[in-house]
Amino acid sequence: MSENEVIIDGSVLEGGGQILRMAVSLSAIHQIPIRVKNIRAGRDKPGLRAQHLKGLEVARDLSGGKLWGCALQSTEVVFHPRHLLGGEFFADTETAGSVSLLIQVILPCALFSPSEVQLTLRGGTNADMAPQIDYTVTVFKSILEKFGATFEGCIEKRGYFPRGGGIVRMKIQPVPQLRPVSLLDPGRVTRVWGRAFVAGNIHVQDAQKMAELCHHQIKSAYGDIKIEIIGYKENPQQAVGNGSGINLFAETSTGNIFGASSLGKRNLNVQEVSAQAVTELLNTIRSGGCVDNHIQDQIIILMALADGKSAVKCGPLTLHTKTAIYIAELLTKARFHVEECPDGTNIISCDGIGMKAVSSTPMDC
Ligand SMILES: Nc1ncnc2c1ncn2[C@@H]1O[C@H](COP(=O)(O)OP(=O)(O)OP(=O)(O)O)[C@@H](O)[C@H]1O
Repeated sequence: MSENEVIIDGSVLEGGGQILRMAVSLSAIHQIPIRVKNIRAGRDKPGLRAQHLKGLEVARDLSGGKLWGCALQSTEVVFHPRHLLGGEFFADTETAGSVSLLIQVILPCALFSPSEVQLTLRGGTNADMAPQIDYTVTVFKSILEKFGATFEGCIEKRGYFPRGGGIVRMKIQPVPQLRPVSLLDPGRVTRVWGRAFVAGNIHVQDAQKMAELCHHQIKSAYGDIKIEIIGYKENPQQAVGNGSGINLFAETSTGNIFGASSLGKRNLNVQEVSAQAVTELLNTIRSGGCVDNHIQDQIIILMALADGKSAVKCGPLTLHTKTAIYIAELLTKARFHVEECPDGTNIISCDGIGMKAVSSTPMDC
């Protein structure tokens, strides 16, 4: 064991893969050697799954680093990063392991690389317990842009449980620094849009029905706003396997974008799938925050790295968010503060560390 390795306990709080992803990203950005123990101890099947393993391998390559213990089901890994690099990287989860979760570990590193990072990622694009790729390229991208960064993302093929096989290409331009954000005014909802999809052997009528149901339920709640929800079948050339689901988005008068989604499952009918997505969206809007429950944890790393004080109003803190704050404070000097407001919202604020991109790759010693 290296003397300066930081030990991270993967069983704390949420005890999921997010601890590993965030730890690895921050380790690569700060060149801190880490040892992550008890990986995903809070999950039914602990240890590394395909998505975690492939994400780690790209982080290793992107940081010219070394990795030990990186095997399926492994509960302990050691990661010694070196210098961040630009260039082309590829990962294939070979399952429905989520492409969006690969992006979660790679993108923060790429923002601080010395040159553009191009990614080709294969796996599940619309997988359970993870952001659907539509969410990543809409909600996450819009938040990232508030921090002054962006990416180009192209969904070439969709992939679903269990086969995966989706393909997403991305280009990420590094930024000199991330700027802090102040998201304190939720505004009022001005428009809702979304897509209900089916692929493979599922009939297009199911998608149309889900779109109609979502439209109707949102119209009952917010009659006077623009609502545009389409139901469609994915082109067979651009989708592997069978899948169905919904992605809904709402935009507010202050430029906040919320996402909500659901996926079709064998024991759920179209009414239930639609109701899940609509309920999630309406609950988010009613929570009075400027971000939805999922972006809440995904912006913590950006707040920690930004140059100055960020403040974000949100609903009740999720366990994922508490976990993200714990890891950010463990591996950076950023400090978070959560203020509970009388209306039930919370304001998360953070003095970010002002991380700077590497201007060029240092010479090897
Ligand atoms: N429906 C969703 N929409 C957007 N983001 C989501 C959604 N579901 C989960 N996420 C995000 O995906 C991430 C999942 O983190 P988690 O630690 O649970 O993953 P994991 O441990 O790798 O997976 P597992 O649950 O198999 O252990 C979190 O950032 C969470 O906010």
